[in-house]
Amino acid sequence: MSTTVVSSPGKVLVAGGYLVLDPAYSGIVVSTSSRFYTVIQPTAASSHANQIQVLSPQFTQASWRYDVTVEPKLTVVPNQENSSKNKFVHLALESAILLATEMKGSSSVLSALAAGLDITIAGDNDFYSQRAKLAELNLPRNLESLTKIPPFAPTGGSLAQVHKTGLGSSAALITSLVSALLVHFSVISSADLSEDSEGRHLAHNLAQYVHCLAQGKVGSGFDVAAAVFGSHLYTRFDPSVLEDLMTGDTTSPRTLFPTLSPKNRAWNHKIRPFALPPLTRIMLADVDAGSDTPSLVGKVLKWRKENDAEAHALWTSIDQLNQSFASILTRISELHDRDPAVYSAAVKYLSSLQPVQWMANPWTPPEEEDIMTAFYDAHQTSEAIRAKMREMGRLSGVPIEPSEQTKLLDECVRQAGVIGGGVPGAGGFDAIWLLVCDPVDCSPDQRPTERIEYVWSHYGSVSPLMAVESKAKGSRTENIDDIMGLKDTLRLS
Ligand SMILES: Nc1ncnc2c1ncn2[C@@H]1O[C@H](COP(=O)(O)OP(=O)(O)O)[C@@H](O)[C@H]1O
Ligand SMILES: C[C@@](O)(CCOP(=O)(O)OP(=O)(O)O)CC(=O)O
Repeated sequence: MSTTVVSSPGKVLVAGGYLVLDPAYSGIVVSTSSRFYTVIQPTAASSHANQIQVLSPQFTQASWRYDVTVEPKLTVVPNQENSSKNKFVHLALESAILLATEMKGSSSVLSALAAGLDITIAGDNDFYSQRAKLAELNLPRNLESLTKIPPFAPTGGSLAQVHKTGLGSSAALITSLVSALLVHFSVISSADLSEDSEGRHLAHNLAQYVHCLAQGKVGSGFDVAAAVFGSHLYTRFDPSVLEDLMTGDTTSPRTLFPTLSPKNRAWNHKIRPFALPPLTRIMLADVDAGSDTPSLVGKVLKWRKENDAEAHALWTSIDQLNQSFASILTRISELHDRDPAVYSAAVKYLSSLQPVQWMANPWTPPEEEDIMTAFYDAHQTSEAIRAKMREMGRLSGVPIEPSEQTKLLDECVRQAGVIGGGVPGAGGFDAIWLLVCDPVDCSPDQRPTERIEYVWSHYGSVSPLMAVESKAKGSRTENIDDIMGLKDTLRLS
């Protein structure tokens, strides 16, 4: 049996925060080039038959051993010598192996575990704040400096201490881990992961289940969906699909496949295609210490419940703007496909001017007019969404776009070539996203990305992330030699 490597991307919810918790609305989720990797090695050097060792080499005290019994019933028991617990990893192993025994039979699972398994989990540096590392290396907080930090750099601390950047580490981790196990136990094939197959939907349903169980609640699931399918327009599943598996005694024997089967019609989420337009780039920054998403969500939902009519009107108007934003961006991509050369010239022009100037040129070549108008619409719609999200925050008493973020975002969206931006997901103090024009050549002007790096470097608490949009559609199997630094991470362990 050979080594299995599966990666899954991180996420940014650029529009649809809070709304996406309700299946009546959808959100725009962009998947990131920053990924989580799970490497499964069958000829385990450090474990023995029916034992699984999981290592997270970027952290201290992050090695966990589990003893697996398949018959008479499946148990995955954390070894007593483990120095910490990892509920997310434990539940992922237990559920994926249980599903494998249901689908492939105990003897097939036992033979895959015969020599034990070594599993290594590694997340791209972007998932964890690199601010301290940059300071330690005496490097300015810009994109160039991030390239000087070795891939999968040790964080120097434990998982409990790390500062996350909001890319959805637990969803990407769970998705890559359960998908790798399904591939390794031959429940699905590697090809399944990269096409619209039943195997891919099974990996999705399993990852949603494990993530809900580990978090102790059913969130909207957009983060797991992005990890499986890549960028898309997300409409959530009705949480009742997981009710039976989530309630009751989780230690008593249960059967997963009837619920998690891709044929189970109760999985009613919708994944509609979406991608950012050509020659644009998402830019992400880690801003401050972080916000506690569940407490923000609790307050917003409470306000919504108590102010039904007002909330309904606000949700409806935000949804209309979110849907238009998605349609305008899709239209911009179509304008590119209609004439890439004209589009490229238009993006170069827009990159040299502030958005307020985009429509002011009486000499715009007629063939570029539609493109300019579409970009300007995107800018205005993004600004309108921000205004409505601030209103949601004001009404519910939650810092969705707090004034510190407003000041920073206003300065960013005023720069030449910046289409729009906002505070991702639930909002708060911890991150911002921007969409900027990214022409092939910008000379003699500065590129919009450089202008933004300059603005950010003059703000005390802003540190960029490396991520761009991942165009690879979600989870995929990898060749270990293609991923810079991954093999060295294994050697470290
Ligand atoms: N590199 C990693 N290795 C092992 N487990 C990890 C890793 N990163 C995250 N986790 C698991 O995910 C949990 C974090 O979950 P959560 O706080 O929900 O993160 P997020 O908000 O990024 O999704 C950790 O407690 C740990 O169990
Ligand atoms: C409020 C939400 O709609 C969006 C939250 O998005 P974030 O990206 O802020 O989430 P975390 O990764 O949990 O910090 C809740 C949800 O959809 O589950």
